[in-house]
Amino acid sequence: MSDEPNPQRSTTSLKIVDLEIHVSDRTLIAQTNVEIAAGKITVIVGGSGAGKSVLLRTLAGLLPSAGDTIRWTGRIEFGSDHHSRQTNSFANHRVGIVFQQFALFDELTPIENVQFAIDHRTDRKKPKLQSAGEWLDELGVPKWAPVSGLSGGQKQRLAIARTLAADPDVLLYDEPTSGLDAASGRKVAELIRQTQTSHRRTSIVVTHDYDTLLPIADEVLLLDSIEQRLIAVPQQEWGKIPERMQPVQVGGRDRSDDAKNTIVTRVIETTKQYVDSFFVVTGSAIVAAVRLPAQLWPAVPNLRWGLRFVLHYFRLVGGPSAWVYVILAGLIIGFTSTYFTFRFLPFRSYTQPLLIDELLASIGFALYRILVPILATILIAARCGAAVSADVGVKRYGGQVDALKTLGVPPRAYLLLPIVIAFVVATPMLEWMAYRAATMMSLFTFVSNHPEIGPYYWQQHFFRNLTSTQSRLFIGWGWVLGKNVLCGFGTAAIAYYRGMSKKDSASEVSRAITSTVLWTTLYVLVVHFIVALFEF
Ligand SMILES: Nc1ncnc2c1ncn2[C@@H]1O[C@H](COP(=O)(O)OP(=O)(O)OP(=O)(O)O)[C@@H](O)[C@H]1O
Repeated sequence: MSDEPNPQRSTTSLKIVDLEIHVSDRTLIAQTNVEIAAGKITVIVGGSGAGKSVLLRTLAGLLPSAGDTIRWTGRIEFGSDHHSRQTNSFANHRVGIVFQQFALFDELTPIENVQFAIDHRTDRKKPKLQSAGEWLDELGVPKWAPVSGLSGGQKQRLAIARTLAADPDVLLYDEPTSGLDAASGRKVAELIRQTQTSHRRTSIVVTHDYDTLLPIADEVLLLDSIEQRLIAVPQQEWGKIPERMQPVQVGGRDRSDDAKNTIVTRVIETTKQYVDSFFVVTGSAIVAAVRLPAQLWPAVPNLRWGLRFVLHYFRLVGGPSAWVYVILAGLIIGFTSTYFTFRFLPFRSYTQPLLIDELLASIGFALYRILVPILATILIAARCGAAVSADVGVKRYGGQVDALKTLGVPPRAYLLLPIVIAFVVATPMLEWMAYRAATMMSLFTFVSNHPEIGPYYWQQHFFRNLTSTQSRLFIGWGWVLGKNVLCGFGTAAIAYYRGMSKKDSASEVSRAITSTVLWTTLYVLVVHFIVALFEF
């Protein structure tokens, strides 16, 4: 790739108009008006806690203006030589982010990560830019190695390649040197400068590491936590920046807080938080199930990638480890239902010969219509719900969900829809496996205990209440399928929405998994209870 600036590259500038950002009761930015120059590197510096990450997420269009804790007002306008000014045109995903934690798709190879970005470019009419392989060659990233095996530097270069491949006009770098030693930090700064020279974008670097990143800056903005504003710093004053970067006293309580903070107050506060969180979780689980049908039809941007995600979730929900799980459950219930029904029969030696055929027919019916569906769907809800909630929760916490959004993909298209499809297909499939295992075990148990009667007798009576001459399908198959689909649908919704809820720490991921198990199993029990009222 040549070092010549690309002449047709973006000259998009960014104008921040009347921007105010509040976090809870605190003002991070008050009434700021700033223009960010087109085609240059602008470094935004600020002390710890000043609000750099929140600002970056606002500029990227990742924060709703009226969020639960973060609220912002004002406008972000994009201007260019070719387009008239547009307000908040995030939908065109003209802003790409190189995330601090890279937010790469771990289940894809490096070349697929870049191809994903290329396949979701909005402006498909543009002359073909570099291929995924060319991007990786240029940035020196192995094409096929597993992402988890890449070094930190390779991951960062891959993140830059993926972001550039999406062809954004504005490129945001989130703390690109954080956690690096001085030498590695300088290499990253050099890489940003080279990328800028070769692919001339409007680059915005958000950092507290002014030492490393000021040398590559064309412009500097200071996020001043005392004035609560973004202030342009002229080059002759860059040397004074360290003095002006005040760390923020986060959560600065006034003194009366300490007085109030007795044990009793803390107990009340904690209890209140638990109760609040219980209602929030309950509410969101119910809302999730109710609003699912309306949410389910996002336009899938690319069918091939859509199928890829369906396969990923199908493996997670209905893969071989789930088979083992449900087959074992089927074997256990097949054995217990058959063995103990005969074992504890009152006056067994008299009653058994009279009742044996009726009992077999009842066991067959109960296993098919009630026992196996309940057991299998509860196990699927717990195991697969937890697996999916963990997968989505990690994507949310690791920033992949934000990466999807900045690449122009609604998460519902590649997460929610594939998850629902996976559950709706896999639940009946797994339940059927459990049922087959249960019937085989029932046959084996019966024949072992009644060798004189034999398998033909079992066969004749076990299915008696389930078969009719009119149909080759079992009687009541519609009810069984309906229960499976309802359970799969709701489990998918709860697992997705619990996974997608706000995640600021790894422990929130694990809490989401636990609450998914609780709510999905409860949901499944309620479904079986309600359906049983109509079914029988
Ligand atoms: N999701 C959130 N919920 C509640 N408060 C938040 C949230 N995100 C950020 N904050 C608060 O907003 C303030 C600014 O946070 P931010 O992460 O933007 O700071 P920063 O300048 O990037 O700091 P650092 O350089 O230390 O990462 C902090 O006080 C933080 O606690």
